Amino acid sequence: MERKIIAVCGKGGVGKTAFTSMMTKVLSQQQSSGKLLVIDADPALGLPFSLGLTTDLTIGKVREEIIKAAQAGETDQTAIVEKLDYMIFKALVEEKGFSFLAMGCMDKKGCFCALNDLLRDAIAQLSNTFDTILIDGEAGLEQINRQVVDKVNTLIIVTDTSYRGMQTVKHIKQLVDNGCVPACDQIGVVLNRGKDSVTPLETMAQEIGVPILGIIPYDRLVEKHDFAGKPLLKLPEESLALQAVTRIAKHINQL
Ligand SMILES: Nc1ncnc2c1ncn2[C@@H]1O[C@H](COP(=O)(O)OP(=O)(O)OP(=O)(O)O)[C@@H](O)[C@H]1O
Repeated sequence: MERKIIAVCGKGGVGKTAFTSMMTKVLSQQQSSGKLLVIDADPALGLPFSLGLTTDLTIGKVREEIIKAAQAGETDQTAIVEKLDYMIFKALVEEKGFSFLAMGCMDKKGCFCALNDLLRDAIAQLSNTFDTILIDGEAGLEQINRQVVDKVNTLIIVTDTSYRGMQTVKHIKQLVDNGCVPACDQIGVVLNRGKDSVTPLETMAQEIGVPILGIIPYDRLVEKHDFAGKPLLKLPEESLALQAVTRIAKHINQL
C-alpha cells in the first residue's frame, strides 16, 4: 500500500478541527486507509478535545526535555537519540482505529537546529510505519513545513462560505505555488457550513485554481456535540456533515 499524507489547513474558526475529527472517524473505519496516524500540528491543540483524547506529552515537551538534558551536560549523541525515540513513542496515543500525536508548541527560543533535525528524522521514521497520515495544521502550515513532513499528497484547505475565507484559500494557494510550504500533489478546498447557494464561491475557487472537494452543510448535531463537549468521533451516521465528509474522503481516495 502506498503511503498517503493528507494535510488540513485553513483560517481559524472555519471548522478545520471539526473537519479533521470527522475525517479521522471516516478514515479509521475505512479498510483502505490501513494504519492511520493523526497529527495535530496546530499549537492551539483543539483536536485532542474534539477526538475525546487527553495528551500530556506533546512533541514540543519532548523537545524541551531533550534541551534540558543537553543543558544539564548530556552530550552522548546515542543517549540523546535513544531518549528522543523513547519519548516520542510515549507521546504516541493509541486509539481504536488510529494513533495520535500532538506537536504542541515548538517555539522555545535559541538555536536548536541539530535537535530539530533529530526530531524531524524521528518523526519521519515513525510516520513511515503508517499507511495514512492525517495532519491538522495551521493556516500558514509553518509547523508542518518545519517539523513534520516535506511532502504532502493532498492538501485540503477548509473554509467557511465567506469572501474572507476564500481570500485565505487564495493566500495558501500562493504559498504552495511559491514553494513556501511542502510540495503537494493535489490541493483542494472544502466549503464548511455551506449555505444553499455557493455558486459565487465556486467561481472564485475556479479563478484561484483550486477544485472544490466537497461542501459540508451546517449540522446542528456537530454544534450540539461540541457544545456538550462530546467527541465528534461519536457523531451518529445520520449526521449530514459526517455524510458529506465520507463523500469527500471517497473523492480523495479516487484522486
Ligand atoms: N458543519 C458544521 N455545522 C455546524 N457547526 C459547525 C460545523 N463545523 C464547525 N462547526 C462549529 O463551528 C465552531 C468552530 O469549529 P472548529 O473549532 O472546528 O473551527 P477551527 O477552524 O478548528 O477553529 P480554531 O482554528 O479556532 O481551532 C465549533 O463550535 C463547531 O462546533
